[in-house]
Amino acid sequence: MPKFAANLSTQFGELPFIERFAATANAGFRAVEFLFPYDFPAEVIKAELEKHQLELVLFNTAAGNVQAGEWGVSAIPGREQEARADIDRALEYALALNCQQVHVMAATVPNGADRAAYEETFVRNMHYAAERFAPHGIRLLLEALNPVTKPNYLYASQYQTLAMMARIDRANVFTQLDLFHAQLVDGNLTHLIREYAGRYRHIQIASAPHRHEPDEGEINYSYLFDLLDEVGYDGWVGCEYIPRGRTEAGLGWFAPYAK
Ligand SMILES: O=C(O)C(=O)[C@@H](O)CO
Ligand SMILES: [Mg+2]
Repeated sequence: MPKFAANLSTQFGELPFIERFAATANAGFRAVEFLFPYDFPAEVIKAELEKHQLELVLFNTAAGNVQAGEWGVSAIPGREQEARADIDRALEYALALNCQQVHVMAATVPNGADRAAYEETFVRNMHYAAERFAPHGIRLLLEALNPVTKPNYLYASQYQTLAMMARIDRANVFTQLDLFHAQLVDGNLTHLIREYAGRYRHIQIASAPHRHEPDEGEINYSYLFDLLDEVGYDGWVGCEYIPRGRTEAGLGWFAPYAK
């Protein structure tokens, strides 16, 4: 049976961030993920995790200037110092919060920019990150984002992140298989789950095309949850969906899996 982590950036949005930990535990989750911890001192988040006996399973490196269209700086040529400072800061939080995985945000690539230079910059920064995180046994993840939700991100297809993972070629670098993005771009989710088991070390779910609870739309999640068991996936499944209404009202699908 898959292990589900609540996503505190998309679920429980009706509450202030810090109050979402209690709501998550009350709803029966044992783990959480979220976009960024950086607005809070690590001790504040750590206290919530401990108080509610929750494990933190994933967060991201910083996004850069989101208002200007950025979504990560690790692939931007000329921003290496900032990218590496973000990587170092993510490591500090991961250690303080005992988190075993960090998603390294690549970047959006402006139209007309030199794509090869972005890729080369990303590979170099990922080598730096892999070396920094390896002694602590923390995994680094790459995630493909569909171009409707996140236009111009460095990679949109699972096959691009798998190729990038191979190019980076470090033992602690894997992909993060977000099945919502994968369905919009690649389809054939059964093939992705079966064929690439072991290369993705984190899964995220949402319905497609509307990114709501995994109980509607074109993806048959109960089939995929069984398939994840069949291929021996033992990582976490992050609930990165936007609830249709209040979060708890949409948790019927989760009832059989609650702690
Ligand atoms: O957008 C997603 O999907 C994510 O998982 C974010 O954490 C990064 O874009
Ligand atoms: Mg995702």
